[in-house]
Amino acid sequence: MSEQTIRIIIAGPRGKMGKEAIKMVTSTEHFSLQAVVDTKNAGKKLSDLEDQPNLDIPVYDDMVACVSEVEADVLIDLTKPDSGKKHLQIALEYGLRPVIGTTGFTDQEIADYSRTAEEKEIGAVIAPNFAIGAILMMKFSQMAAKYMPDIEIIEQHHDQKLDAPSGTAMKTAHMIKEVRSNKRQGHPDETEDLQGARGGEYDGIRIHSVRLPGRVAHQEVLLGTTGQTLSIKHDTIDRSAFMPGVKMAVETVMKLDTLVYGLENLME
Ligand SMILES: NC(=O)c1ccc[n+]([C@@H]2O[C@H](COP(=O)([O-])OP(=O)(O)OC[C@H]3O[C@@H](n4cnc5c(N)ncnc54)[C@H](O)[C@@H]3O)[C@@H](O)[C@H]2O)c1
Ligand SMILES: O=C(O)C1=N[C@H](C(=O)O)CCC1
Repeated sequence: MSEQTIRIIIAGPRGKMGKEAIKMVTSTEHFSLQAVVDTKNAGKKLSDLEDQPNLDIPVYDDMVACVSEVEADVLIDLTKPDSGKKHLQIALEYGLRPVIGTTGFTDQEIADYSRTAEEKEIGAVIAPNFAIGAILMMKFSQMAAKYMPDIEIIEQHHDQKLDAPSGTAMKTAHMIKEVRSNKRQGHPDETEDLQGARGGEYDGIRIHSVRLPGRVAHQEVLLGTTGQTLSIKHDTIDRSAFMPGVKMAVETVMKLDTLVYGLENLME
């Protein structure tokens, strides 16, 4: 029996991730790209945009107009923090299942959107990182944190990234918080003579964000205890690494009736 076709809208088609997602969706047999939502180019076709396949797919510059006119099952959002939140809300209101790769969500926002998805009994995924290696890095860090609770996270990204810390660093800290009691790290009398020198603090964990041209997405979790340290590190060197995770999230969101935060919750 052939798989049911999943009809998809992508927001952010001219972006680094949006371009990869268009390639993945249009080359997946049971996915159908129905429309894209951009910040401009309304009324044009996907084929009118630079570096895009020669496809007669409509371009919108307004999410409400798009979801009102186009029949779709899933919205993939790869835009920027403020738009990602707006698009997630619109998708839930209009009965589309959102798969949100856009980062920059606070704990409170995730809790609020989860409640909305639950009330509406609609599947949704917020995935701060779609790369399988990154998910494993987070899971391994969570395992290790139980035994080595002194932890610092160093994440590195390209210098066009808008949000800090990264969604992955925050997700890692959330996962560690599940297994580790709040712990103040470092010397009780330590001072910060240069503001920010000790990084951001979440539940006692220090998070340091590096932004440099030439980087893609990287994270190292450092755990220390008497006489030893453990480093758990992941490097993304090409954005194609994210696409199997996006594909899996699109397929799985069709079977959900609530919001799932993090791809690790969809993996067996
Ligand atoms: N979850 C993951 O695995 C993962 C991986 C990489 C990037 N990201 C996140 O995905 C987002 C996009 O990353 P990127 O590297 O592609 O960024 P990018 O800057 O290359 O692309 C973002 C695109 O979104 C467009 N955009 C902005 N506002 C929009 C709106 N309101 N409607 C439609 N389009 C809009 C911009 O014009 C741009 O083309 C970021 O939040 C980033 O942190 C997540
Ligand atoms: O390029 C980005 O921006 C990325 N953001 C994610 C994050 O904030 O964790 C994941 C990897 C790439």
